[in-house]
Amino acid sequence: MVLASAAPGIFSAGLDILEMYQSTPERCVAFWRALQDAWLNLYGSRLITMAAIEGHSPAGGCLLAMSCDYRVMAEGKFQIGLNETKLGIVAPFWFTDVMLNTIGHRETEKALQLGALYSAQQALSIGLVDKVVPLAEVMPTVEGELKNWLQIPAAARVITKTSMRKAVLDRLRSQKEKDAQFFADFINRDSVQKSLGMYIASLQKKKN
Ligand SMILES: CCCCC/C=C\CCCC/C=C/C(=O)SCCNC(=O)CCNC(=O)[C@H](O)C(C)(C)COP(=O)(O)OP(=O)(O)OC[C@H]1O[C@@H](n2cnc3c(N)ncnc32)[C@H](O)[C@@H]1OP(=O)(O)O
Repeated sequence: MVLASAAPGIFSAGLDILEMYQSTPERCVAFWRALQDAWLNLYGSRLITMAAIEGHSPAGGCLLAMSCDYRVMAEGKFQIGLNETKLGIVAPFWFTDVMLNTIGHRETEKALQLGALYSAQQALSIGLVDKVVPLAEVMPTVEGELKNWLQIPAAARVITKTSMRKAVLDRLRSQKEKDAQFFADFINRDSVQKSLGMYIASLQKKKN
């Protein structure tokens, strides 16, 4: 399975910030449950999963990419990373766990505290992506890599993937409702809503 985007220049802009702003607790819980289930399915997928990152990939977009087995990113102006702290929010533990599994403890600690967004070359240097190529070569590179992975006996690959990812998946599975409730409570704090409001305004201002 290849994750790619139809939006030029944006692999994924992350979670819909407007869903987290001035929403109701019930809607926030439903929103979070949908995200949890999508991620559990992706990270726990038995399929070979590859990200064709042909544009920006902040926050939830970075989570999607990191949750794949292999990442190819376009060189140039695009950025990738978990930038939550810059929005005044905090990357949930399962976002953090996936990043830890991808780039290790030291790089994750720096990346998360700073809310760092990396260029493709920087992402390559810390192991956040596996390959950087010109934009037009992203999809052909992914397809070529996929052919390599498809040559591995499927049962052996799936058992290996499942065992490598089980602890992280089980950690969320065991506390889904608590995590959803925590998200709804956290996101509706006055200080967090204020930060999100300012961030949304800054996105709109950038456009004008
Ligand atoms: C203690 C533990 C606590 C646990 C739980 C607590 C907290 C929860 C944490 C939740 C985790 C959050 C994850 C996320 O994914 S948050 C979203 C982060 N995303 C971003 O920061 C990206 C913001 N967008 C951009 O930087 C840029 O839009 C861009 C993706 C680089 C693309 O730039 P460009 O091509 O120049 O497009 P525009 O900026 O003009 O954007 C076009 C329109 O799209 C709107 N937009 C963009 N991103 C989002 C988004 N994520 N959500 C909603 N809307 C978005 C943008 O405002 C423009 O709208 P307009 O056309 O109506 O003006």
